[in-house]
Amino acid sequence: MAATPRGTTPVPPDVRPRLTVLSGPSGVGKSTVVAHMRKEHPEVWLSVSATTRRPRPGEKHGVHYFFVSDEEMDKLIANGELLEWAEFAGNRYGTPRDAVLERLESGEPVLLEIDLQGARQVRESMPDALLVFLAPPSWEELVRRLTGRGTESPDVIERRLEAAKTELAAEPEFDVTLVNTSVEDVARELLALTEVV
Ligand SMILES: Nc1nc2c(ncn2[C@@H]2O[C@H](COP(=O)(O)OP(=O)(O)O)[C@@H](O)[C@H]2O)c(=O)[nH]1
Ligand SMILES: Nc1ncnc2c1ncn2[C@@H]1O[C@H](COP(=O)(O)OP(=O)(O)O)[C@@H](O)[C@H]1O
Repeated sequence: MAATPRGTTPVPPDVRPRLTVLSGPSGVGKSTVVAHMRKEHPEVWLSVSATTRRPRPGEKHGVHYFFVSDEEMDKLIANGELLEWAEFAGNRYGTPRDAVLERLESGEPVLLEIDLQGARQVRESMPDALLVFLAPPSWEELVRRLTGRGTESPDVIERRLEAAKTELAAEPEFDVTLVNTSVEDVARELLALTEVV
């Protein structure tokens, strides 16, 4: 049997990797779930978005986001370098197109963690993508998580909760809903969804 590089899992021949989009309101636990999944399955490639938002403490350029200026974001958009982009709570966010297409062509499962507007654009441009909605167990728990994370000011939290109402109402547009009660359970379910049998 051919040797498998350390840290990667062989993909069975009847399993085809695909593009999976994970969306859900700010604070629902998207980053937590994805980090948990990728710790054990680094073969699932997560797109690194460009954003005009300021880095939070501990966030690294090129790892969590490409932190860009307004002018740089203008150029990325004008040059058609983004697969999709959107303005969310006062900042712009976008997915670099070439990196995603290269990974899909090389046969790796690709995961995008993007907002509702971005998910809608991907549905249009890549209809084969699987759209997954991460929902909170309750509205109160969402508020608790977003507030408890302690990374945003009260007015930014307010803007994000306002956006969350629209996002929760759009849940039926998605192919699958996962309720984030247990990080471990959701990470396992999400991993299973990144591969098409
Ligand atoms: N459309 C789009 N949304 C993105 C992108 N990257 C991140 N987002 C979304 O932007 C929103 C805000 O992200 P962020 O400021 O990191 O806050 P957090 O998701 O609450 O940690 C979230 O819904 C992200 O999923 C992107 O490339 N495109
Ligand atoms: N299943 C869960 N149960 C309890 N707390 C959670 C759960 N998932 C995430 N959290 C917490 O909720 C907060 C927001 O999670 P985060 O991953 O930053 O959300 P998002 O990326 O969707 O904005 C964090 O403090 C995180 O530790």
